[in-house]
Amino acid sequence: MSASESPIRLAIGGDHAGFPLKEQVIKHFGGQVSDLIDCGTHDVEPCDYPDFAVEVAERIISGQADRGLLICGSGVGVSVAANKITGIRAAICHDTYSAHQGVEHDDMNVLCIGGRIIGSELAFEIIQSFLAARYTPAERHARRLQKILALEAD
Ligand SMILES: O=C(CO)[C@H](O)[C@H](O)[C@H](O)COP(=O)(O)O
Repeated sequence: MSASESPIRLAIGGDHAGFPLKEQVIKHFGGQVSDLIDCGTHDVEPCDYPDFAVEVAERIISGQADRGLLICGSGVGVSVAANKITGIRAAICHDTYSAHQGVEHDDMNVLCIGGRIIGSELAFEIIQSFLAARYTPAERHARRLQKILALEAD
């Protein structure tokens, strides 16, 4: 099994606006990730996206999950919230290039998607790109990542 095929443990979460897409994603990828942790929400009742950003982030920081997927209406709210947590590098990606390049170059560990922005088929392709990608520890990437980590330490 190559590195790009090694299984990822994925924590997934989002608010009411992300719930419909989250359910489709779980159905589509449920059998493809070694461990899929659903951090909620579990229905379309209005709720607050920071709560789920924290839930997903905590799974990664604690080592229960390798990566996270957060879905809200636009992807903005969950990415802003998740990036407040030390050790989380989250970004909205609505294209497949950003989804794999963000991992390869920036060691992005949380993918954020707007459930009101893109359809399920594109979302599946973006998530697949994210899951298949691995950080490439080239000197320039490591140097830049160290600068990001230094920002967290300030
Ligand atoms: O999409 C978002 C903006 O980044 C938020 O995360 C929420 O999903 C959105 O604000 C929810 O909107 P609603 O009017 O409360 O349904």
